Amino acid sequence: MRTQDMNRDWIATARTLSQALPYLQRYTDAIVVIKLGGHAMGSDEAMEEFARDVVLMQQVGVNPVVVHGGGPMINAMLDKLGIESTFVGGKRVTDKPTVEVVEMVLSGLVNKRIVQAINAQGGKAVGLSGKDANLIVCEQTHADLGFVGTPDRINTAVLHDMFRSNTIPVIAPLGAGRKGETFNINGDTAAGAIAGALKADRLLLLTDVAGVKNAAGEVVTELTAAQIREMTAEGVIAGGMIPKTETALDAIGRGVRAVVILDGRAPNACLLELYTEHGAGSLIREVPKT
Ligand SMILES: Nc1ncnc2c1ncn2[C@@H]1O[C@H](COP(=O)(O)OP(=O)(O)O)[C@@H](O)[C@H]1O
Ligand SMILES: CC(=O)N[C@@H](CCC(=O)OP(=O)(O)O)C(=O)O
Repeated sequence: MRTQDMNRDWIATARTLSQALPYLQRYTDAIVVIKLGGHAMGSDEAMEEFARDVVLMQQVGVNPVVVHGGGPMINAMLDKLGIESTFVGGKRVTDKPTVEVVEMVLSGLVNKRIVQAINAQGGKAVGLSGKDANLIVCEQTHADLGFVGTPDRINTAVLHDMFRSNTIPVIAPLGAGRKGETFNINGDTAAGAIAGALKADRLLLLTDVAGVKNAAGEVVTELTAAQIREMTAEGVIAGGMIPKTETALDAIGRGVRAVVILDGRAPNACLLELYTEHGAGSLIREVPKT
């Protein structure tokens, strides 16, 4: 590269940083809940980049909370063990042996991979599941789904303590039942419940598609509740996208300012969304009352 071109690159970098000022100011002290889906967890390099973005967000004043999924990793382990599983409305029908595998994979392998990646970037991440400190107390969602839980109470105090000590919570979506059960929670549902209880400024749902697509396959950049209901009824929103859009509406109803469904595999997805004019994915927010 010629010296002049190199200078141009540095000038562009400085300009980008300078243009980020209003966004940096807007998100100072903001709570941003980031849900990292199993399909968005790629290579070690992609995980390193995700971790660097989370640490950077914290460095510039955000309180990030990471909630993860791990569906594909659970499937791989269930396959190895010869346990079959089925999904109803994007949720895994979970019997006793299955919930044991879910806990082992989510709280163990997946959670620690993310914790280690953040710590390697100079952050202070602590991994916990919804069972730790009764972070997520659940009710059974439906008898037909077995040990699948719907969050009922969130212990936000433990998260605020972590914010005060600059600790980044990394949360596996398992919940404590009132009778000592362990519940499997869909990762999106867990992230939405936490974001709602914290009245987060942003909930970012990172997945493996660019956003919510319409019947023509185009990403809809801004979605209303009515559009979501219609697209779900028509079957355009299906499978794993159902819990995401349900979560988005529920979180908005609980006081989250905005939810974005975006491609977690895209480079610097979170930074692009928070700190640039460009934004990313599909935005769902409360429609101001007229
Ligand atoms: N309307 C839609 N727009 C985009 N993706 C959709 C839509 N309907 C269903 N999907 C599916 O939802 C998937 C995302 O959900 P899921 O596989 O559970 O992701 P994650 O593991 O990231 O939580 C997409 O890969 C896509 O196959
Ligand atoms: C009840 C339920 O379906 N739980 C999910 C939890 C993991 C998850 O949600 O993973 P993704 O975010 O990668 O899809 C499951 O067992 O697969």
